[in-house]
Parts: sequence; structure tokens; C-alpha cells
Amino acid sequence: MDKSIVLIGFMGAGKTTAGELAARKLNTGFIDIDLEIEKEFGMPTTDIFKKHGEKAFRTYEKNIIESKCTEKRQVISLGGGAFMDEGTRRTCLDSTIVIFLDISWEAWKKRYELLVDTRPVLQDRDLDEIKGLYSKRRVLYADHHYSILVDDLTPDETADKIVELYLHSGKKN
Ligand SMILES: Nc1ncnc2c1ncn2[C@@H]1O[C@H](COP(=O)(O)OP(=O)(O)OP(=O)(O)O)[C@@H](O)[C@H]1O
Ligand SMILES: O=C(O)C1=C[C@@H](O)[C@@H](O)[C@H](O)C1
Ligand SMILES: [Mg+2]
Repeated sequence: MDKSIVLIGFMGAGKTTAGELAARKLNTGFIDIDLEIEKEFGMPTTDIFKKHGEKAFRTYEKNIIESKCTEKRQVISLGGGAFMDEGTRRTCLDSTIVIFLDISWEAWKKRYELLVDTRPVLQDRDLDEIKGLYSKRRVLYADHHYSILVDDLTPDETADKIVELYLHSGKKN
């Protein structure tokens, strides 16, 4: 199986953390799209949003995903907002194995403090507004090949499930 894995899901679901572990277990490359964008701009995401605006971030995000999705056998962790773009959804669903890391709102709330300083999208919203964003995005994350409910999983357990699903998808394709 040559296809890459793409991890989607809300901010803080663990795409970066579990994705890196899964890549290690599969002995494949790991690509974190947020990190690629930060390298390109030479600054953290919060500064990219401040200095260049969200639109510049999103444009680069879409382009880099398109170029990375065709690479073979990579674990690719998207940023939480990337899958809102219709073209990105199509590219990922057509050329990779898309795995949705699903986290319940109750479990997510416990991660809020870990995230807020580095996720600009959270910074100008109160908790009710974030819940609205979570619900709206969940509709689009529903377009996937596999999902994992991560509420009670450690990153290592999530990574094991990613590996299991990937190997299972290889048997079907
Ligand atoms: N299974 C887990 N249990 C507890 N904490 C976790 C788990 N997975 C990730 N975390 C913690 O949650 C925070 C966010 O994780 P991570 O950066 O992997 O999320 P993400 O899905 O990549 O978010 P983003 O969409 O913003 O890129 C980190 O501090 C990480 O240590
Ligand atoms: O959910 C989002 O919109 C974002 C999530 C992060 O991964 C980053 O891509 C950025 O902070 C935006
Ligand atoms: Mg991430």
C-alpha cells in the first residue's frame, strides 16, 4: 500500500502528537502541515495570523497539502481548519487514507488551556463560540475513510489504532 495517511479533526484532537508516533511505528515519514507552514513563513502560526493574515495562512495551507498528498507512505497531520476547504477535502479523500480523530466536546474542553496560546482561532472566541465552531466543523470532518474516538486514548493508543486502520485499508485496496 503506497497511499499516505491524512489525519483530520478539531484542534487538539492529537493529530500532531499521535501522527508522529504512528509514523514511527510504521517506519514512514511524518509531515505536519502546520510545521511546514511555520517553516515557510519563518515564524509561529500566531505571528503568521497577525502579520500576514489568516487568508495567507490558508492559501499556503491548501497548496502544501495538495503537494504532500501525492507523496507515498507518509503520515500527514493537517491543521484543524484545513479540511474546511472543499478542494482540500477532495484531494485528501481521493488520494490518501483519511482518518478522523474524533474528540467529544466534553473531552476537548479539558484541553482548552493547553491550546489557546498557540491557536489564534481560539483567541478571539468565547467558549460558546468555540463550541459553535466545533459543531460546524464536525459536519465536514464526517467525510472520512475511518474514524477513531480519542477521548479515552493515550497518544500511543491512538497511534496503534491509526496503524491498525492503515494496515486494514491496505488489505481492501
Ligand atoms: N491522547 C491525548 N491525551 C491527552 N492529551 C493529548 C492527547 N493527544 C494530544 N494531547 C495534548 O493536546 C495538545 C494538542 O495536541 P496536538 O498538537 O497533537 O493536537 P492537533 O490535533 O495536532 O491540533 P491542531 O489541529 O491545532 O494541529 C498537546 O498539548 C498534546 O500533548
Ligand atoms: O483549527 C484551525 O483553524 C487551526 C488549527 C491549527 O492546527 C492551525 O492550523 C491554525 O492555528 C488554525
Ligand atoms: Mg497539529
